[in-house]
Amino acid sequence: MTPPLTAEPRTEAVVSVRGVGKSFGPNVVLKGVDLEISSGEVVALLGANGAGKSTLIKILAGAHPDHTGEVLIGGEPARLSSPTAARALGIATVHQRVREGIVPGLTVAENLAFDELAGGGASWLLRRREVMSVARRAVEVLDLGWSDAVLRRDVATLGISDAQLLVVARTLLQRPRLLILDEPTSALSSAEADRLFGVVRQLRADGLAVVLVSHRLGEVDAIADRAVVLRDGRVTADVAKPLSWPVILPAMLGASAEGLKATVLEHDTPETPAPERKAPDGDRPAVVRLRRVKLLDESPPLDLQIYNGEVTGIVGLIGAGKSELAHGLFGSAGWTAGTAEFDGLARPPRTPGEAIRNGIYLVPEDRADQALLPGWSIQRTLSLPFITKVSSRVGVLNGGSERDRASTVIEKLGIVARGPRTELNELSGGNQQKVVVGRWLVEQARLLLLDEPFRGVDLGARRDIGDQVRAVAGAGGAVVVLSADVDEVFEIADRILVLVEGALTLDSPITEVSRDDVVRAFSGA
Ligand SMILES: Nc1ncnc2c1ncn2[C@@H]1O[C@H](COP(=O)(O)OP(=O)(O)OP(=O)(O)O)[C@@H](O)[C@H]1O
Repeated sequence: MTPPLTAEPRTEAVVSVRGVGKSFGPNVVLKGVDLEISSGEVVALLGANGAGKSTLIKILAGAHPDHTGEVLIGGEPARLSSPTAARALGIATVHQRVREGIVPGLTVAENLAFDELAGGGASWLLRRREVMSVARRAVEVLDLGWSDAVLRRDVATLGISDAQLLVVARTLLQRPRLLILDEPTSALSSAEADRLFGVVRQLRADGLAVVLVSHRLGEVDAIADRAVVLRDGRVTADVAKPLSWPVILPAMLGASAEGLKATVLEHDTPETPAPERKAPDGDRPAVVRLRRVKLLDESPPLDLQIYNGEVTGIVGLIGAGKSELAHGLFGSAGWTAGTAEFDGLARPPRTPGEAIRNGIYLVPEDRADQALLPGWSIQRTLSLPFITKVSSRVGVLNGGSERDRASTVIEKLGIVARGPRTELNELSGGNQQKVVVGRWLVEQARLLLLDEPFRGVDLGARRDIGDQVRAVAGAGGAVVVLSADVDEVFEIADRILVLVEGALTLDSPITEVSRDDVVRAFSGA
């Protein structure tokens, strides 16, 4: 084993991780990790899906006290025996699944003051003035600009990005020494991400140590002082700024790094032209025609067509109506007005079951709530389209073919798992996402709807999913990719549509627009 590439030794380590290991049963996930994090530096923790990043940060957050090796905080051995113990030692973590950090039924102010005041019992909720004063302090920490009227609103009225900022602000009130941000921008627009990173830079200047877990290499480049790469449970590179991608990528991905450098370089040159796509053919049959559909209560009616044999990329931020569009087409939600015609169907699907039986598949944005079934294995999850199709007949699933299908998807999408029967909740987040996307790639779709399919997946998986999605279109199916990330859409789509507050502000072949056009379409110019 060659030693990792190492940056200059640091001084003032806030946290030192020494020879840390962790297994889940026979599965050895971390194999002697060493890491030093100093005050006033932002360390990016990089690695492919399943490399062990979440496991390492969970150890630091006190969630896996049964690890081996040791963690020193401020030079002293630390017992990270529980999340409370970790917080008391100054380690604060903002987890990826933001909604889990929000207490439903409380106001925005009560959520902001929660960690500070909710020590025992519920009586703190009666101390309204104190709650408001803590909440205002939290608002100031992040310069959120929320008025008292916003603070008094039910927390459920916040969109996902504001909820994210709320959790970060609340965490910072605890004045941590080390702040761990686990994919903090996955639900944020680029302006919101910039705002968050502005705050991180300020915190760094104040001496905070930050660990950032991210698959977005552009943002890592912009903010990280150092990148530590994990691969298969080991540190394979530890490099200081300026970050060298030719060193980092192979350390992350091994041999499969070849061919991905171009993708990464695009982050440095946002004006790189879109890859070559076929010219749209004017006579293509539309598989779906929407007429005067209102996606949101307040939005104007829109007309749009989705064509066979192409990937339609729909860019929209949260609140743009893209999930409403996807659920409407899938029969899992209705629109307030308008009609939809589906080629070859007497009527649009009225339920997801009807959609699936007709070859219309949806990978929803919120995979944890809507797409994963607790206790199900990879194999079971991948047979879901098949189960739905045969449920009206007497059908017995053949375990052998189920296993074969699962093995094919595992191989095609590079899913890191012990085998087809591994339960989904044993997989890393990105690998779960690959299964959820993969199950709708098992059978050729008439219409495949993918809402944020690349969120949380690594570069290799992004390429593999992209290849599979293009294969569905290549075989004559229609694919719709909905995303808040313009670069993702440029990478995969033949046609790009921009949605702003339920209105279509751009509809063009990808070869005829630049990123600037897309940005202008966002601003309504
Ligand atoms: N509770 C668990 N039981 C069994 N195995 C687990 C469990 N949690 C994680 N693992 C395994 O540990 C390995 C590392 O997972 P981890 O979540 O740390 O990866 P990651 O680098 O964070 O990936 P991602 O980028 O997909 O989030 C994976 O192979 C995963 O299957």
